[in-house]
Amino acid sequence: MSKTVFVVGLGLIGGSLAKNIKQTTTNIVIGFDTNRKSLEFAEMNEIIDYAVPSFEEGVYEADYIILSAPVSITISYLETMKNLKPKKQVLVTDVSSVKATVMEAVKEWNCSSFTFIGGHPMAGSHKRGIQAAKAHLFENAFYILTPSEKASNQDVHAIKELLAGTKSKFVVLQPKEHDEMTSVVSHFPHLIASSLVHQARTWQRTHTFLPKLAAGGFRDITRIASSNPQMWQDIFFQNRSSMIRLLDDWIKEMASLKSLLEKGDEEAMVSYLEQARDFRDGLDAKEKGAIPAFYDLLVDIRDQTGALLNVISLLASEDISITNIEILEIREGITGVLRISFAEQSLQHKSNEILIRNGYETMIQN
Ligand SMILES: NC(=O)C1=CN([C@@H]2O[C@H](COP(=O)(O)OP(=O)(O)OC[C@H]3O[C@@H](n4cnc5c(N)ncnc54)[C@H](O)[C@@H]3O)[C@@H](O)[C@H]2O)C=CC1
Ligand SMILES: O=C(O)C(=O)Cc1ccc(O)cc1
Repeated sequence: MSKTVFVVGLGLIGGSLAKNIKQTTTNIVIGFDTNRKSLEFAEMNEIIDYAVPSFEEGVYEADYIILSAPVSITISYLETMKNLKPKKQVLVTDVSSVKATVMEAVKEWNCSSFTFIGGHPMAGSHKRGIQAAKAHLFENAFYILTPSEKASNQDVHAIKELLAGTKSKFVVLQPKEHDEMTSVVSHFPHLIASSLVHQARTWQRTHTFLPKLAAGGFRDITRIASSNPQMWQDIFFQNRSSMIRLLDDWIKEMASLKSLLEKGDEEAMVSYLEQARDFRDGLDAKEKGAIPAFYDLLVDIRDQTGALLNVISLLASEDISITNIEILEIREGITGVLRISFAEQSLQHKSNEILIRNGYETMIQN
């Protein structure tokens, strides 16, 4: 039976989930966003079935609510919900990159109609807004769930079923554990990427040719500094204590590196770099199992004659062998997506470079 899913905040993440749920289930998707243009875009492009005029009205219609506005706004909606009493049972989830402060807000709920299961799809992009939304954004990504005390196994199952079309990998974690781990591998790196860019910006004042020399390494490590500043400041402050602790550790680590350089300790430096290389290389190792590992690349293509052929011939001209190719979504006049699989990661990366160089938008899937 069709249920009503209310998506609050139709940006990159909310829009992607709305698209996915509309494409893969028979549920009715309704939406709300304070940005009128995003709401109109979602309605016009059938990303949602219809827009509701207020948050409260959406809540009263919903069987499921997905809160996908910036984290602090999601928290203020959770606080508003303390005073709302819908007539039916509503399963509520969110997509916030930080979980402890969100779960804290839910503890104050006393309405028995709402049950909360925190959510965090661990994939995204440096882009923002509904225009960048993609139904396949979370395919193969981890999707963390943090059920509240009130949530039963059946509730968790219902959320997984609602989101099954994302083809993500669900993992249940404690909020604190989630925030500590994501601060190390996601939030803190954004701060460091921005600080490296600031360093280059300062040096550029006295070395005007410097930006032209900013090559692959600098671009790789600072790619995430191009992300949405408003969203990241919100995440940093919501996960403030972890960020401060990591900064303290980082400052100590930088001081010890400085001392290695001052002492001229080449052996210790090699060992430091080797340890980092080995750990980093291990992150890319695919699990070996009965199913062979593939390295996938998603390529946006316009639905136009020849696009598929062009992509294949670009790769063939560089002698790159493709293990599999699949069209994920394609409708007339709408961007389609090709999933190209390779047997080796080096081929995946080389193909990515070739296609970007030739003007294609791509996404590496790990
Ligand atoms: N961007 C990413 O890569 C990822 C983001 N997230 C989380 O997803 C959430 C949303 O991020 P994005 O979609 O990237 O941002 P976005 O900026 O693309 O979308 C946020 C949307 O919320 C809307 N909004 C703002 N205030 C609102 C309000 N009071 N009521 C209703 N709507 C409101 C905005 O108009 C916008 O459409 C954040 O909490 C973020 O932590 C999670 C995983 C990945
Ligand atoms: O693409 C990247 O590097 C990201 O950082 C995407 C991302 C952003 C925020 C999240 O909470 C999870 C993933």
